[in-house]
Amino acid sequence: MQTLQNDLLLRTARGEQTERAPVWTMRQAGRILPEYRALRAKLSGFIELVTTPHLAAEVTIQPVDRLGVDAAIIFSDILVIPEAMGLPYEMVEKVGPRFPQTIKTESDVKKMTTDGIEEKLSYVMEAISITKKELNGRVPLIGFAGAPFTLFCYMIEGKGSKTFSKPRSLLYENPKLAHQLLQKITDSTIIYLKAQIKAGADIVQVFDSWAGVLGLEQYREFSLKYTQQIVDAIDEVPTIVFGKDQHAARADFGKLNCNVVGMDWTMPIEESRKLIGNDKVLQGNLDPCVLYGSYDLIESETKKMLSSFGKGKHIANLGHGVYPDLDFHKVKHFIDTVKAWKY
Ligand SMILES: Cc1c2[nH]c(c1CCC(=O)O)Cc1[nH]c(c(CCC(=O)O)c1C)Cc1[nH]c(c(CCC(=O)O)c1C)Cc1[nH]c(c(C)c1CCC(=O)O)C2
Repeated sequence: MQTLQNDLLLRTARGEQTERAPVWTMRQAGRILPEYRALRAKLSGFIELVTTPHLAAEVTIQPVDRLGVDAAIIFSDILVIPEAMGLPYEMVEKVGPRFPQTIKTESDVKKMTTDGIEEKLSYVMEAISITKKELNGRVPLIGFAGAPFTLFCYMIEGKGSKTFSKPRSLLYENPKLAHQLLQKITDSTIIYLKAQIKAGADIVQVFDSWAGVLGLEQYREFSLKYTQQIVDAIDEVPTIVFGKDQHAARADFGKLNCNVVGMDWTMPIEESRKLIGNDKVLQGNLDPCVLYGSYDLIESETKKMLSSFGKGKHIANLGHGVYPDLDFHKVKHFIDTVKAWKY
């Protein structure tokens, strides 16, 4: 195994006391960097970039060079799992993901397969191996997957939505079918994350981006139960669980078998620490909109956040991904502020 020159993220994630909070930003690869846009413009689309390992590796490393983050996150998408299970996606320019077919019936769920996941997603594992080689130990590499419930939302709705009424209706109309699909997604995700780890991922994050559309009871039954299976299955590397907008389940996140709990900016820091408990490392949670403000504002809000979390058991991040129209200089200012902060 390669030794890392900067293993701050991994030490912090394991709960060790470190010299400062590590910092990275969700969705740091792609979106904001001019060199990403230049490369992207030469290609047929997003999917070509995701499925071409040396290009995915190049884009993964760009924010390490340009922003000085303490970790890289592999350039891919959460939707590669539905595709490998038999439900292909498209990425519509300026609109987002679309599934030409969606899951409606029992026979649709039957058609979803957990076979050959590792082979079908070998392009991701290859991108991870190339990235690890090219990073040459500069920073750790984060692997990731969507939480089963978030993928379930896309597979049934077929696209992004404010309400996700189709997947949420199915939870009431046919909970048994919902559970069958969620279990298949979970099984595929465990295989996939283990393959990412084998290929070189040093830590993995589970993104439950649509966690907030469910009430607590349903969240426990249709999401947490499956995320729990995933984190229980992974003991090779530290794990991060990010359930966006899911305030009611914060105490539950504290009991999950993961190392790190992600927080969005709507979750008050002191209150969340009390609910989640002292065992977990917390990740987050600056409002990405702070980065539209002045350099002074970015600095003062970042310092306020750091002092609220306090020293130790904190990975600095935004409360969600960087927005595409943010100026990367300002994102860098956030990162520089974290790196210079003295407790
Ligand atoms: C919900 C979700 C998706 N994908 C992802 C999530 C969970 C995180 C979150 O909540 O933001 C995760 C994701 N998607 C992408 C990454 C790459 C690594 C990173 O920098 O974090 C990661 C971690 C690349 C991408 N995924 C996508 C792009 C933009 C595509 C392009 O360049 O045209 C990138 C860089 C496309 C995508 N993919 C998805 C959407 C809704 C969209 C369209 C809008 C957008 O997010 O830009 C689904």
